[in-house]
Amino acid sequence: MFRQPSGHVARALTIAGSDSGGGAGIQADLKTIHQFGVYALSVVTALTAQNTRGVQAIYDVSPEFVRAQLSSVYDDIGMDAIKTGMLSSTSIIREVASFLRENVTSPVVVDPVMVAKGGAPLLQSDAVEALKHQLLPLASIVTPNLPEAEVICGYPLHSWEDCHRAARDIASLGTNLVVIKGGHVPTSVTIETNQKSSSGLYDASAFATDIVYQKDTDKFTYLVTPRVDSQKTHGTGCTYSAAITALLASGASSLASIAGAKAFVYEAISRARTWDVGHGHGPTDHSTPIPQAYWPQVGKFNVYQDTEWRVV
Ligand SMILES: Nc1ncnc2c1ncn2[C@@H]1O[C@H](COP(=O)(O)OP(=O)(O)O)[C@@H](O)[C@H]1O
Ligand SMILES: Cc1ncc(COP(=O)(O)O)c(N)n1
Repeated sequence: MFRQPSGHVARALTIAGSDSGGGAGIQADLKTIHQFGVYALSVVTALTAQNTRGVQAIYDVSPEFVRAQLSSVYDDIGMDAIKTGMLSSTSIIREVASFLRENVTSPVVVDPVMVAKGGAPLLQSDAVEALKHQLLPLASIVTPNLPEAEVICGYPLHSWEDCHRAARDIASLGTNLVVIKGGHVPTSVTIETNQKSSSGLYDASAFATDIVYQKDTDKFTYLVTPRVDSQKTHGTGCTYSAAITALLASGASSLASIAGAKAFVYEAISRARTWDVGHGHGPTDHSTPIPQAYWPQVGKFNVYQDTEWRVV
């Protein structure tokens, strides 16, 4: 287990829903955090009967029992970083937010989970306001995918410029760092950039590009890997935010944590191409090794800072 400079074992808490299929939610988070050598704690907000084909049923845990779990882990064990995933309802968000506000000083990564890959809603539609105004102000890092960013902002994202505007708008709700994830590419767009090959053109559909916005510096950083041609992407967002949280708990900086997590999720998707778990959208491979280079430095992919990109 990874130890903090102070000598104690690094601890990360996930507050999320259970995925019986083991590829997303609490199960993905525990596997990922453990893989990073960090001690993993969990507070379950909802049970889903789920597999790689879809979500068959959802059963919410009561807000009181969510608080009881939070108190149990906080009072005895404590945590160096926290992530939230599926929170399901306004009342659970309120309970989690009030607990974090009253007790917690560790960094909080909010993955604003709304819809499963197969289309099942994982957040009730009337809970979006509570997410925006109660939880996001407590977040250090928020990691929406494109559809989630659209719901939070209330307008569609068609271009790079739209994503920049959305990142600034989401940051204005309270958090310093916004990561707009690039798993869902809206259209096949071509990007012109001064960072690319001789032609200067960059085919965005061939890459999975995450846009990181830092409010305190008003800077954008782009994390770019090749896009893996695979349907086995169930739980990618959960795995990504759990990896960020594990790295934060180990003492890495926010940007190094996001970059290390990006490298990990890319490898986890790549390795899963050759396995056969389930008959639908299979999970990623959480047993992906963590090369030393992932932490605390950036691994084998491209990071572009302060780059002018334009859709052409
Ligand atoms: N096919 C893919 N190839 C490479 N990276 C991917 C692919 N799909 C998703 N990712 C990456 O996985 C992470 C999670 O993104 P995304 O799938 O958009 O989240 P979510 O699961 O919340 O919808 C991001 O870093 C994204 O760039
Ligand atoms: C319990 C739970 N939490 C989150 C997700 C999102 O997963 P995905 O990354 O596939 O969108 C999920 N399918 N189930």
